[in-house]
Amino acid sequence: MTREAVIEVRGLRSQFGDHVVHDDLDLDLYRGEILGVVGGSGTGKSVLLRSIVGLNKPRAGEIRVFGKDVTRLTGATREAFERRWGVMFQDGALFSSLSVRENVEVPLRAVPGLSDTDRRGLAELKVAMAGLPVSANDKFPSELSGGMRKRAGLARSLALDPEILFLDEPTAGLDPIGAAAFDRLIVELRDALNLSVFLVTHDLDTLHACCDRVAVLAEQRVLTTGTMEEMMQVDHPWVHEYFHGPRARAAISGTAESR
Ligand SMILES: Nc1ncnc2c1ncn2[C@@H]1O[C@H](COP(=O)(O)OP(=O)(O)OP(=O)(O)O)[C@@H](O)[C@H]1O
Repeated sequence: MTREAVIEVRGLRSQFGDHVVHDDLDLDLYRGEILGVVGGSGTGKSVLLRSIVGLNKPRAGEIRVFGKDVTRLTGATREAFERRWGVMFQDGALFSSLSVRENVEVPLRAVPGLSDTDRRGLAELKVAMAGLPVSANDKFPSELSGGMRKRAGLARSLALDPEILFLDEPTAGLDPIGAAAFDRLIVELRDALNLSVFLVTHDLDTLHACCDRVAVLAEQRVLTTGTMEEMMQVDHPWVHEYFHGPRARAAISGTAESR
C-alpha cells in the first residue's frame, strides 16, 4: 500500500549569508504519522520546520504540502493553506498581554461569522483538549508553569482544526513526568483528530513513546529515515552514538519498564 505524503520536501537549500544549513534535502511526512526529526544542535531542525511553514525562505527546492508547492503561494491562497496546519513553538510563543483564552482566540478571529460567544467557546474547548484546567483560561502566560505554557501554545496551534501539527521541542524543559504526559497527549490528539505530526525533538523518550518514524538531520540533509528499530542498525557515527549512547539505553529500559 502506498502511503500518502502530506508534506514532500525536495532539493531544499537553506542558507544564511555564506552559511549553508541545508543542501539538497529531501523529506516526506506521511498522513497520520508522527515523524520525529532529530539531529545535533545547529543541524537545522528548526530552520526546516520554519521553512515548511513559510517563516524561512528557501534558496532552492520545492516544499509541497497536500501536493501544492507552498513556496510559490501568496496572498489569500497562502493564508487559506496556512489554516491547514498548526505550529507549537518551543516557548509557546504566546502574547504576554493576553490571557490563555485570548491567545487561542487570536487565530479564530480570521474565521468569518463567529460570534464572540462562539469564539470564546471554541477557544475554551481547545484549552481543554490541550489538557489544561478551566481555571487556566483567564490566566496570563506569566502566571503559568513552563508545562502549562506549552499546553497553551498547543491549544492555540489546534485552534483552526489543523490537519498537520508542527511541534518544536515540545518536551524541552519539562520534568520527566510532565514530559511523559505530554508524549501521551500528542499520541491521543493524533489518534482523535487524525493529525499528521512533524515533531522536532532531542528527547529519546519522546521518540520511543510517540514516533512512528524518525528522520535524522546531519551533513546538511536528511541522512536517514526509518523506525526506531531501523535507526538502531544505522552505521553512521552520530546516529550510532545517539541511538546507542547511555541516554539511549536509559530511554529503552524506561520504555520496557513502562510496558
Ligand atoms: N535567522 C537566522 N539567521 C542566521 N542564521 C540562522 C538563522 N536561523 C538559524 N540560523 C542558523 O542556522 C543553523 C541551524 O539552526 P536551527 O535553529 O535550525 O538548529 P537546530 O537543529 O534546531 O538546533 P537546536 O537543536 O540547538 O535547537 C544554526 O547555525 C543557526 O545559527
